[in-house]
Amino acid sequence: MVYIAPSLLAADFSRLAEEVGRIERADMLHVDVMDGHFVPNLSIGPAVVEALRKKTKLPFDVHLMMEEPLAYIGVFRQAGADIITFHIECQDQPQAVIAAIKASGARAGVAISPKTPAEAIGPWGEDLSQITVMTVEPGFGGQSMMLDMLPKVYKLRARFPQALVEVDGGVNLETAPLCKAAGANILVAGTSVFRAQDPYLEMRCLAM
Ligand SMILES: O=C(CO)[C@H](O)[C@H](O)COP(=O)(O)O
Repeated sequence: MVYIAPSLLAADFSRLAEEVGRIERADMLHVDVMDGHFVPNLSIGPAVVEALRKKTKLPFDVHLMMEEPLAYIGVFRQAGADIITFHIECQDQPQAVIAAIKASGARAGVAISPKTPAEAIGPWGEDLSQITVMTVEPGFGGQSMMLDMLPKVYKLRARFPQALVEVDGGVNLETAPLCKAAGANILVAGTSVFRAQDPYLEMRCLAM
């Protein structure tokens, strides 16, 4: 069983509610939050999450690409986040962030950028619901998947069987089977789903 998480980053921002309606049959909505520091881009804030929360029942998988995730956990949870993921690269105290996410009532995830080895996730990884393996350099949608990240997926799946392993970046009909073979449980797909003529068909084919 694999879950499909369309990434809002690839949606038409001038009509977000309608775009979310097109992917209503997905398993969750992936929301990329970028701070212009951790990544060289700015994207979506809590006001957008709150507005979309009123338009859909899809679980919100909020990916914080930011240097200060602790400061924003409460605000994104209140806006409607169900899963909150932070980046291991900007945290000396990942346990504290995980505890804060759990205390907020959300499920906790960690994301790991391409240059960071799987081993950066210590024994505290056992407290995670989700691990996001970045298969592109974070910051922009529409990039090609770095296939050499797939062994990381395999390794993390084996090491943390309680967590769902998510792949993020460059997922399409060609790369999805490879991700699934490596053990991925969640496929984040922005461009391939939102730019498809029929997003529902695209999601079904990605999941097959
Ligand atoms: O996290 C991201 C970029 O940092 C995006 O979620 C990711 O790139 C998905 O977009 P696409 O499917 O277009 O590659």
